Amino acid sequence: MKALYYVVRGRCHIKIEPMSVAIYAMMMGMFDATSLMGISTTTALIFVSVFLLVFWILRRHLSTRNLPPGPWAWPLLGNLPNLIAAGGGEAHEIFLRLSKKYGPVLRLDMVGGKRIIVLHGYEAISKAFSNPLLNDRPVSPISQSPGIGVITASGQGWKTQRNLVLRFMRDFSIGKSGFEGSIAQEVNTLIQEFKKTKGKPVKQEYLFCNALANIICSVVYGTRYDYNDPKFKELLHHTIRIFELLGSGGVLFFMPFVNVIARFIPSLREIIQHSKQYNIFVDEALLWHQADFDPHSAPTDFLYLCLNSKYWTQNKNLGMGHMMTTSGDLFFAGTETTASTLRWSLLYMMANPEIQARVQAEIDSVVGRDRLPQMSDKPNLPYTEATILEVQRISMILSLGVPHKAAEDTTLMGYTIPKGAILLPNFWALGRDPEVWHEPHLFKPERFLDKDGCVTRKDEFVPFSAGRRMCLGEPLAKMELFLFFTGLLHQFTFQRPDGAPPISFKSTAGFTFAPVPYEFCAIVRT
Ligand code: HEM
Repeated sequence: MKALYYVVRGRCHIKIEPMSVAIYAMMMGMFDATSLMGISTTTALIFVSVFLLVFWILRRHLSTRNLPPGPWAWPLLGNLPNLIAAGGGEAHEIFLRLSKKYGPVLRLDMVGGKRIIVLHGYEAISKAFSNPLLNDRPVSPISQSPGIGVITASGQGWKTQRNLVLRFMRDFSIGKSGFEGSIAQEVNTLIQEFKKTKGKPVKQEYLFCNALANIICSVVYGTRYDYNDPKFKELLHHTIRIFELLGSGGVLFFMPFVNVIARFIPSLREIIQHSKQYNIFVDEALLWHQADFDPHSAPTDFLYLCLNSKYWTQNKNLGMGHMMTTSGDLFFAGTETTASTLRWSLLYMMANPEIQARVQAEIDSVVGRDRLPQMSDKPNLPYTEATILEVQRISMILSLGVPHKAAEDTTLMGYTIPKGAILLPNFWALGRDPEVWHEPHLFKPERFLDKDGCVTRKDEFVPFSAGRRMCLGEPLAKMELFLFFTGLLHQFTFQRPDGAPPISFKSTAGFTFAPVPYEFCAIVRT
């Protein structure tokens, strides 16, 4: 056996574990024995299969010492049978049920053995995301992007890209007072679109996306689009479909053997098609920027900034492919997230007309009827701000966050998190944790007000995540949410149309926890 070990190693120049060689040798020996002892090949194969299974289980057991607890994983199938047996519901609901049995740091094995760690509760999430070794990202093998953008980058490449984006946001005042006018322009356009509906029932899930996408497009690609522009409509369709198809946490993208099975799974095929179409849009934008690029002028949008070599040629972690992907990341991250939150906000206003009326009364008393609300009004609109925060808490649109990956073996709350494990924070469960929020299933803006009526937030309120990788667009998103929500409630009262189905809080169960499209009437306020 020893001789065989050296022969194999010597010839092939590959490292073969002595244990694997032992199995090989045993198999060889056994097959010799079958011929000698007259055992049938079928019996021998059954014996080998059982032996390999026992070996697999033992190896798996030894490598799982001190891992976070989770249900026993089946060979090859991992915890798929447990997830199916855990009862219906969306992924975040199933994970929450399992965490009640196994604890806040829950281990699950995917088909093929990839490890997923689902984090429950503020302690687990904040401790994990403040650990630099748990801040990498998985990259899907079927990603169609020309490079690795800021959302999926890891290590030094991520730091460089994040700094570049932060610098871009600072230079363009994005999310600061100097940017308010750009958002106000889109708020006005959206108000005019709503007025066109003349109070009749509409089911316009794209309207918010139009407005939010225009804000990002104007700073990233230097252009805004008419809502009826067919190219723009197509772009939004690709974006929304990708979000819907990816599933919460983007889990579909990280399925084992995804590159092999992608062509057989319609939703994966569709994601690839939409991503390719999106890339065509970015390529075209790049071409027209290259055509009139002037290296001596200050960049007026993100693409010009990318073309300006002084920002990136000195740095090996940046390159056009990566930066183009980052431009797309900003578009994706900055459109559907805020748009879905605003769509939830209208739904909750329709479901709670007394809260809607109280928000409108507060806005009217502070702003009056002659102008739209501005950011400077925010400190005087605590109930309105509390209502927006409550929408974010209860809808928690990134229910399983954006997946993180362990860069190295590390520890979390006493457990070993192995290198390569994917970490999913269950933000949905945190937003509805009865230990943190009284009657979490109820929509109650007052929970964000202290006894003096001032806005107050708990540490556990983390819709933008926590730690070093938290949302880059938080200041922009907060400004957008405030200006759109207050502008619309200043101008309209939102109602469920007569005869429409009862209000449902069901989500599309996509990457964002977006509401299922619903009908509403926007009644102009006088
Ligand atoms: C209501 C709106 C939004 C919510 C709730 C939200 C939430 C989040 C969350 C939970 C993450 C994951 C953080 C982590 O991995 O730990 C994230 C990442 C990110 N968000 Fe947002 N986001 C919103 C809007 C925006 C906007 C408007 C932009 C602007 C362009 C943006 C840009 C990004 C980027 C670039 C990342 C990746 C950061 C990184 O990997 O370093 N987000 N966001």
